[in-house]
Amino acid sequence: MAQSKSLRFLLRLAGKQRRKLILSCLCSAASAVFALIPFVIVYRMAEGLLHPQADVSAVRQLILVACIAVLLRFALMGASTMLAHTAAFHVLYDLRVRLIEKLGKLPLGFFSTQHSGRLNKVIADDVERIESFIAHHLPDLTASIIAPLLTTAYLFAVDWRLGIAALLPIPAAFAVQGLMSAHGRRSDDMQRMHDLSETMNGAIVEFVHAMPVIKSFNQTVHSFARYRHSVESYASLWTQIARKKTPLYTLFLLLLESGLLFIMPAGVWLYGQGAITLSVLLLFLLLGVGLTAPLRQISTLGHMMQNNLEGVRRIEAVLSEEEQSVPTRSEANSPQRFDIDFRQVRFAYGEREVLKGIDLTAEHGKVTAFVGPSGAGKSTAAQLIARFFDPAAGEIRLGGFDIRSIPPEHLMDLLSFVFQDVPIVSDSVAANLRMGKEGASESDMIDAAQAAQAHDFISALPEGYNTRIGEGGVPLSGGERQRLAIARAILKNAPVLILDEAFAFADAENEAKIQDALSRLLHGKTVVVIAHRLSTIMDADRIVVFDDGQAAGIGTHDELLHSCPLYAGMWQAHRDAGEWSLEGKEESDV
Ligand SMILES: Nc1ncnc2c1ncn2[C@@H]1O[C@H](COP(=O)(O)OP(=O)(O)OP(=O)(O)O)[C@@H](O)[C@H]1O
Repeated sequence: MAQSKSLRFLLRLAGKQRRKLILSCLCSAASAVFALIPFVIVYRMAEGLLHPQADVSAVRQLILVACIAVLLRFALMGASTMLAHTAAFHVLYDLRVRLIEKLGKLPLGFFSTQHSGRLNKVIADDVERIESFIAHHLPDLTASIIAPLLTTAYLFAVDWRLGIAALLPIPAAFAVQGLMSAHGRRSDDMQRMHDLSETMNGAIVEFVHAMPVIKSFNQTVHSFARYRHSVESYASLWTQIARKKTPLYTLFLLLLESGLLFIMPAGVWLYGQGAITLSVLLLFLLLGVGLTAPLRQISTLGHMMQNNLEGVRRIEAVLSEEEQSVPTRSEANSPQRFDIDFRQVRFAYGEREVLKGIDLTAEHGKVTAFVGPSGAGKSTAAQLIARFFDPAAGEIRLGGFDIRSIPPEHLMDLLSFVFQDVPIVSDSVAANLRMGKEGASESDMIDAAQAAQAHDFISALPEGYNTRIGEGGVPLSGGERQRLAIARAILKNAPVLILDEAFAFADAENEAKIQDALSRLLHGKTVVVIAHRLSTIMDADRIVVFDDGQAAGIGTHDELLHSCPLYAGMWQAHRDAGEWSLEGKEESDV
């Protein structure tokens, strides 16, 4: 059922290149016809030469025809391959564009929850498999069907008795093939294999990322359990599949190859009876044995097809992921003020509810801090403002508009965020900064970098702002990446700024400098800041204390010290941790 749906999808995709594909299949079929001609000519030559009055000039003509047939066969094969590849290229191009467009419409959170290996496999491997279906399997399948049909018809025309002998093993081979296909359809082996392949891809990505940890803890490769298990499970599934399939497949091959066992005795007997000539026997020995080779190819293609269709199912699954609503921009959904209101916001990752009815307001022009124990839901709440996900219930308003009614690109224009994980693209420092504001002038860029305390380290890089960073470029420390992200956010100058642990890597001196610069630059903006070091947010206009997905307290630092036991406890712990001693003078002034 799922397979026939995937097959329809695949044919719909291929259907857009119908003309080229039909032509490719026709060329492939014609090439199968020309492949038969040399055999017919060998038969005719044998007939001619074995005749008492052999006509050698006629044989010469036959040789010429055979040469032309071979040339035409390969020319047609080439044309078929070229047409099929061109069609496949267009189909793949369309599919890749559709996938990329689709990914662009999915919530940003989709990419964090997805197994990194899954998307990688779908976009790279599964799409690539469609190429082999269109470019190779379709034309090959045509030739594999036409060739035995044509050969059988010809052999029957020459001698129907030997024709039957040549075909004897085929029904039995087909019965075994049917058993194999039925087993393949019933079992979920292909699905399991793709699942394991995704897990393995994901584990490899994770393994590479975790390499520094593995090395620093002196762990061997084998200690990375997820990677090892996924590779082992994949290998073991393959072994299981091979074990299950090998006996039937061997029987299938045996039956296919057994044509000679029937042709030889029947042929020799008929020849002995004078019922056939030597050239007919020769023809059957040449063609009858090869008759079954295309059938083996059909069986291999059938197996590949099952594998491909499972990949197609996964492509379809990505294409049918639920998209976020995308309203078009109008006066009616362009906020002029930038207060953020959470109204009874609920959100769950799968079954697990992590925001349980949050009500809060981050006022325009004020700094609102989210604090609370690890896992309380602070980052999730901040990410919902940028529509990484949409709430399961309740709404988030920006300047009075439900953020779902604001076009995503406009919402992104209004927000700047610096999250814990700083994405860096493989390009120059300047290009990374200008992602904040396309076409920003050099002096604006340098001002932003200076405010974020990033200018000095950028200037010290081998080519300054033109130094390549990211994959394959100069490596940056965690603190440097974060300062770059802060500079990018400053350059963007959006009315709403969300900082999630943006100073986690900064030392006390740099943090104070960045905060000082930000407090000047952020005047009049709505700022949401998440920080574990309470000393960094104690001056916030409003502090929201998160506890297990709920707002356990809202107020200023002083108010919360009296009204929220959780906050008072956190503050006490923060002071006890001794971190406050760095800021001791300021804090004692509060
Ligand atoms: N992408 C995700 N998929 C599934 N669960 C997630 C995801 N992100 C976070 N969680 C879970 O949701 C809960 C809330 O996480 P969140 O990051 O919002 O908390 P937090 O208060 O910001 O924590 P921290 O201070 O440690 O960053 C946690 O239990 C976390 O494990």
